[in-house]
Amino acid sequence: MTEQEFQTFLRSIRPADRAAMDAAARRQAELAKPPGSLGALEDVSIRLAGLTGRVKNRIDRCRVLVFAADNGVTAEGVSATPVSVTLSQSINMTRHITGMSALAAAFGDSVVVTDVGIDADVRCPEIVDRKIRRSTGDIAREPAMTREQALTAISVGMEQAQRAAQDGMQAVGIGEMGIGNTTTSAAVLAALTGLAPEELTGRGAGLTDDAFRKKKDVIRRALTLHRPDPADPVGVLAAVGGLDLAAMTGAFLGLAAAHVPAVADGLISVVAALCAVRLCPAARDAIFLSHASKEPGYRRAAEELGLAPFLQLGMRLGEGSGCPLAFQVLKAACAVMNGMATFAEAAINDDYLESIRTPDAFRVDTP
Ligand SMILES: Cc1cc2ncn([C@H]3O[C@H](COP(=O)(O)O)[C@@H](O)[C@H]3O)c2cc1C
Ligand SMILES: O=C(O)c1cccnc1
Repeated sequence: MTEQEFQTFLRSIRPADRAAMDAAARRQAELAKPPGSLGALEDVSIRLAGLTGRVKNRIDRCRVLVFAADNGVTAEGVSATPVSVTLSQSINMTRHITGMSALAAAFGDSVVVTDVGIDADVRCPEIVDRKIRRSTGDIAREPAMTREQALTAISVGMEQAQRAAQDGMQAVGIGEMGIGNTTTSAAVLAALTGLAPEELTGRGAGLTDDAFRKKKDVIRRALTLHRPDPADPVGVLAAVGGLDLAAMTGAFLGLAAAHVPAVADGLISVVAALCAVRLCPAARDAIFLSHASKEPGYRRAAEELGLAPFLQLGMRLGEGSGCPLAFQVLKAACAVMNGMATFAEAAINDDYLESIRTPDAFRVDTP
């Protein structure tokens, strides 16, 4: 994909349908419940309407897209996990035995694992082979990849998003597998926001105090070496990101273009979502945050997106593990919108209806 083709694609992404959102909000106000009492489920149903252009929606078919790649920065000792775990877990995902894929299987969601840069000869026919290179460069010493490779990875994500839409998926989660990718994610987040790496960096899949200090130092060195331009997310991904992050960014954009709800998982996924929104602000309308990862950068990335995660479960696994859970929340929002009676249908007393139309008479105080 050329730079120009990418720009044309970005311009084709349309924001949410405001008229459909207004109609959905009116319908929510008519449903037989105290106003606002279904909280985030109401907001979600309105956002889904904006995305599809329909007040009533269904979320029956869901998929998790996983992008797997290794990261050269692991040479700096920033991860306690051996690099080979990227390959083993990618294969395990296709067998439904990892955290994410066991959840996906339990809820009947499909999983598609795509290799964009695993540092191994992958001999697993269930893994989609789109390898761009084996691992990336060590960002503390060299760029992760060329700009062209970043664009290619983005186009792989777009392709998988488009395929999911063609397969009739009504919600798609974006996950990853890549040892060392909490380092690259924190580096990309620091580059995009200007926040200090110390504020954004966590222990990932687990680290000793010494290695944790080293991880923060490595991110600082990478940012000093490359000085990525925050106004150029593709350049940021190429300099200090990863092939997984770039492909995930493309997937968020592709789903926004196809008007399919795109569900972010933990730190890595939410940083990719932020890259997508920096490239195309309209993409935000398609993004839903599944859960609040314990990684410290997560909260800052969610704040930058101006979106709140559905769930607080203390999770910090990655893989896309929050997505099957979030699909249930999307389904719940649809069930409310599609199944609840209106006040008129429920024959609710007229005096009550009058009281909820008088704002002061019906205020709920939050502590
Ligand atoms: C057994 C195992 C399974 C995983 N599944 C996801 N991750 C998570 O950990 C990695 C990022 O953490 P770090 O940056 O510290 O390497 C990613 O692959 C992420 O998906 C795992 C990590 C491990 C050890
Ligand atoms: O939040 C995540 O996605 C995460 C956290 C730790 C390790 N791997 C992933």
